[in-house]
Amino acid sequence: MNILSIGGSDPSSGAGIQSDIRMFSALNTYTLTVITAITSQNTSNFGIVEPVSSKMLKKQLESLFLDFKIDGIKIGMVYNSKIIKVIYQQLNKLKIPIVVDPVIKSTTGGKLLEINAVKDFKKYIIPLATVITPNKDEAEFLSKTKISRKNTPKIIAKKIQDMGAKNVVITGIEGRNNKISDFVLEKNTKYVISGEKISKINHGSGCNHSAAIVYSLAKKKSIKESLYFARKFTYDSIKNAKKIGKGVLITDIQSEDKIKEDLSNAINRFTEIKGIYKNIPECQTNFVFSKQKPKSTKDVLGISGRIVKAEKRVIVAGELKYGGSKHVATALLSMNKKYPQICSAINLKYQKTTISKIKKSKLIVGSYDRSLEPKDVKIKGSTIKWGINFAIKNSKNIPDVIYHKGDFGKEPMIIVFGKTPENVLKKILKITG
Ligand SMILES: Cc1ncc(COP(=O)(O)OP(=O)(O)O)c(N)n1
Ligand SMILES: Cc1ncsc1CCOP(=O)(O)O
Repeated sequence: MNILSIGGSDPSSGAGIQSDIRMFSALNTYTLTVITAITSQNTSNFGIVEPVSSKMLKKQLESLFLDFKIDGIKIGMVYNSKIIKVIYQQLNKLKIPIVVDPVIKSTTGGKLLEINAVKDFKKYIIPLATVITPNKDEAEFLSKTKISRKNTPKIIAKKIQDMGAKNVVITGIEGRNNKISDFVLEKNTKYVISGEKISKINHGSGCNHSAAIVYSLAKKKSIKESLYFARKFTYDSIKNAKKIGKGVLITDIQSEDKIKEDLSNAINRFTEIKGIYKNIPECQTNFVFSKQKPKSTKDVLGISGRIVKAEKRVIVAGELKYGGSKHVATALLSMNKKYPQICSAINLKYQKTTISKIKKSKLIVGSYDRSLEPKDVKIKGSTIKWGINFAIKNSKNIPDVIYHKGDFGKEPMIIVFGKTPENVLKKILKITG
């Protein structure tokens, strides 16, 4: 699938064209790009803007239309009237989904649309939109109306729809109980998509939202499905935002390939730890990493076989697969349910020496006694879930390690938990060798 992103260049790659390339790549989609303006900005400040000439813009668009099948278009920063008019001339006959992100100002205060271009933006760009995605401030600016009891989101969305956009979603309407909502006005229906607010100031979430919508529409999903998908995608990108520069966080997506890459790197490094074979139990070892908000072991990547001991060497027997681990993945799911930031785990051989190293290294350690396991739990076969929950309940802080000393015919075991495989590996290095 090929998606065209038309917008401004952000050298910090937090927003604009560069951010779209990152997001579409995470979604395994090829990104075609047309740059409308070059900006100088970073995570703290917005500098200057240099728009491209009409000729350059037209040539970029023509070169792509001559060569590629385009499945969807996203329009971001358009900056001035000349740019707006070229985009309109080139796009107005197209029959593919177009998502317009009406960016007016950046979080860092930069002007992304000249004030004397607003009229042409309304006249030429808004009517191109299959979906337009103003945030609350942008919606108020475009409709020249403040949202209030009288001027409801529906009234404001209708004003924008009357400018020619087929569907309008106003994002970021704050509600009670830490909820934040998107108000949607389709042709014949309206609805609200509500969710939990994440209090993180970030760079790029608006761009991610519109990118996710066009991706989903290009896959022929409905408007509603696409807006729900985009909401979750944006939420995840904010949750996963990283402090890369000195200023605000930059949103990011944990792509499935990235999960695989991180786990695979950590497994390789684990097998190279000197003397690590001494920490492999009889039942062998698994190392797992889950997607955000895993629902079942199918959302947890693990080794379909195990990490096995071969004399003094440690070998990976099997491949990385979602659903590849049962026991360690089940332990992780229980931990993740209580502490959603914990997404990785490994099981190691129980040894008194390891436990004393864990205690000395100041890692937080929890434990459970399998002989106290209620009969019904044993019958249902949910020992791990019960054990991990028991240990969590009895620990004031997030346990780094949970162990049990075994039971009749059951091998004792240590499980090390962390946010990422890298984080787990750091803990392993403190307690082994
Ligand atoms: C070149 C460029 N395009 C768009 C934006 C705005 O990005 P957005 O994600 O909507 O918001 P902020 O990241 O600025 O909060 C931009 N800054 N630069
Ligand atoms: C911790 C543990 N308990 C029994 S087998 C085993 C090792 C890993 O099992 P899985 O591959 O199912 O995660």
